[in-house]
Amino acid sequence: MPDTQSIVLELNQLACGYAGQPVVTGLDIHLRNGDIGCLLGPSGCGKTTILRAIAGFELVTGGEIKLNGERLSSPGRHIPPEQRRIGMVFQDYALFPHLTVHDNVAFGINRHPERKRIVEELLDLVKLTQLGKRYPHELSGGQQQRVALARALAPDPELLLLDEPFSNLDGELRRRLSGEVRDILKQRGISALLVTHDQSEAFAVSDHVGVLRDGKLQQWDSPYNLYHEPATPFVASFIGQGYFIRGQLLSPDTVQTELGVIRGNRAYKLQAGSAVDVLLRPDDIVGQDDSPLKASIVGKTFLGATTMYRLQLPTGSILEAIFPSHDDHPLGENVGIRIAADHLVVFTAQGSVNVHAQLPLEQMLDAAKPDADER
Ligand SMILES: Nc1ncnc2c1ncn2[C@@H]1O[C@H](COP(=O)(O)OP(=O)(O)OP(=O)(O)O)[C@@H](O)[C@H]1O
Repeated sequence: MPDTQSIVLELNQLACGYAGQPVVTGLDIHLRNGDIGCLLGPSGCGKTTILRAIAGFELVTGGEIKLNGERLSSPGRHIPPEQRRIGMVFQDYALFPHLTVHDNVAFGINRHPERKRIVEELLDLVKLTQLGKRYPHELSGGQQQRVALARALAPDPELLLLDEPFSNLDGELRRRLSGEVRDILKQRGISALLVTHDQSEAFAVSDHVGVLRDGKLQQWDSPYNLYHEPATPFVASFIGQGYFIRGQLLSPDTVQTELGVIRGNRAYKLQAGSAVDVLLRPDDIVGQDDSPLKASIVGKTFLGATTMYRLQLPTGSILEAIFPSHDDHPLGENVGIRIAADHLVVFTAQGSVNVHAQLPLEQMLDAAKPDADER
């Protein structure tokens, strides 16, 4: 059980939808005070619907939403959005075009006696002190989003919701601003829930990430655990890169595969002899010149500091491996490899149970039906 003292946001068995059609069901999420959470998932899985229900723009059909212990939503109970002490930042900034930067930030605290000080402090926080007199159309996209953040923080909300806040910005700016926003929220100890479909953004900004599929939560965990210890094949495939190879469980922590025997650091409850799919991430495969295990390079993508190699094993199975880019190999070369997987991740084999069959990720996803993909 979570320590309820430090929980700011609680979603308990939350269900909501539109016109009698459920979109989200049985959702349980607990966000700790000062933490940044993130909802991540494919388009249409219900991320924005959840955020809108928390903000009070949608009614809930089951379960409850609590903020600092107070029930905001449940069937038959609905605290209006303006009474929720929740701030929102939207993808399209949603600034008032006829108000200056200063007045946009001051909008929600017009009657506050310390309004001037608060606005100045927030403009300083988002590094826009010099631009208070400008109008939104005189700002870049990144600057507009900083104003939107300052405006959302002005009324001192108990929770900040951010809906795809960086998706109108490109590459480097997006990366930089998302890092800055994390620093600002952490500096002020603000609890926040972010929605994105960009995994690297989710990882860069959040303490906990919830992976959703078809309105159901697959896993709520740290970025590290989602990557290294995915709870379902869907999470394994949705988060990061990797391939599954077929294996056979020899003992609770050991699997026989075409790459040899791989031993993990935790025991699985599956029966010895079970056919399993073993997840191998690109960073689980290490180059080792004198290794008897050889793979042929069939693809290569230069990434700067590293190079991603696509490797084919003698059986035809494909793996990906990341090597430092100065460790350069031409296409067609046979390289020695070894497995360096700290966390052995296995799932009950999907589809055919031939021990050497390899499933492409897409097929894993098809086979991994939402209710049938628990380990
Ligand atoms: N106002 C609405 N009326 C009816 N159905 C809606 C409404 N808004 C969203 N939906 C449906 O609810 C489902 C979830 O939509 P939602 O916008 O929450 O998904 P999302 O995960 O945020 O997607 P995206 O990443 O594309 O923004 C979708 O099937 C969508 O078509």
